[in-house]
Amino acid sequence: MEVIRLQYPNEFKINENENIAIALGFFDGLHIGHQKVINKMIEIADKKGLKKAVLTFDPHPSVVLNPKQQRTTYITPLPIKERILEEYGVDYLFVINFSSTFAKLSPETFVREYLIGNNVKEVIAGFDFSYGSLGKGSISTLEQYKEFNTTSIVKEIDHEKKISTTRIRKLLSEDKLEEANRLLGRSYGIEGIVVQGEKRGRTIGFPTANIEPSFKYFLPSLGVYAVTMTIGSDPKIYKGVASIGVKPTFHENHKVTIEVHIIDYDQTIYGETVMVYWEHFIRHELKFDGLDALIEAIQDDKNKAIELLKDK
Ligand SMILES: Cc1cc2nc3c(=O)[nH]c(=O)nc-3n(C[C@H](O)[C@H](O)[C@H](O)COP(=O)(O)O)c2cc1C
Ligand SMILES: Nc1ncnc2c1ncn2[C@@H]1O[C@H](COP(=O)(O)OP(=O)(O)OP(=O)(O)O)[C@@H](O)[C@H]1O
Repeated sequence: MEVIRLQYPNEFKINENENIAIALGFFDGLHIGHQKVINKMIEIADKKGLKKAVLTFDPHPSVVLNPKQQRTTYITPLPIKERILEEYGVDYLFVINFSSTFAKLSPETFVREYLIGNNVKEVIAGFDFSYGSLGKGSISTLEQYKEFNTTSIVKEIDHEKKISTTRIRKLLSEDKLEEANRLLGRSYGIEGIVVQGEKRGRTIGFPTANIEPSFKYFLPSLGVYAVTMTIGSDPKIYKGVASIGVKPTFHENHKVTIEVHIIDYDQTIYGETVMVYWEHFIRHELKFDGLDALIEAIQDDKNKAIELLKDK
């Protein structure tokens, strides 16, 4: 897959012999709704012999359009989005820099510069896709162009409500991890590097790998989770019990840290890149009255994680 970063004005020119089918949207999370849009693009491209493309933006449009509610964390940060789309067999990922100048473009200019100008013959987007200044462009404005066909994807719902990135973020922040995973169509994964912690874990009988996320991820709510994990390029899936928290038992104002106690594992893995898959929420983070109570709670968490992960 070729990743092509675009600006406004657009200076990129696609090879003139290549015609393109393109899926449009931000696609954070690549959830089940997004998967419908991308799979339809792939189906149409295969049928018509076109190149497969996805057009997304960076950063999230809210950074420019809604400064009070900027979205600066992601479920699938751009490098992860690239990885997943590559696995889908996408040929081109266009990433438009969402600048204030770009945000002011009329819907007509957007279509001319980035779609017609790039030999797009098939456009695929969800029913509620909007584009151009003030979001005035929509599926029905796209349908007016003769240069390409437009296919609209019907609303993918779950319990009568649209599946959306916003909804998944809300679920993750409300301890509803399993529901978020269901809407994602996979377990939420966070990639990070193992860094040095306070080294207390080992002394209390639960050594932990402290994970520094590699990108700006949206974190699930503070608490304890059953997780699975891969280490480096080793395909083995490890099981663990993880905490996302500020360690209130020991600190007043600590930054949020992620730590994983890997079950039946005793190796030093500082500096390794790991992928932590968040499988089940176990409990909220608590301030314990001393070490013994904390140790007892972590032992109980570990037992729960082993039980929850027994089929993994
Ligand atoms: C499964 C698990 C649950 C935890 N729960 C809590 C908790 O509820 N409250 C708390 O203050 N710390 C909690 N911790 C964090 C411990 O305080 C932390 O692992 C210990 O202080 C070691 O930290 P270190 O690895 O930075 O040395 C938890 C850790 C794990 C692995
Ligand atoms: N549930 C869904 N069913 C069908 N199409 C969808 C669905 N969710 C998103 N899409 C489409 O996928 C593309 C990417 O959408 P977008 O990135 O806005 O996702 P979203 O989940 O709606 O995000 P947000 O919650 O941030 O609005 C758009 O074309 C959009 O219309």
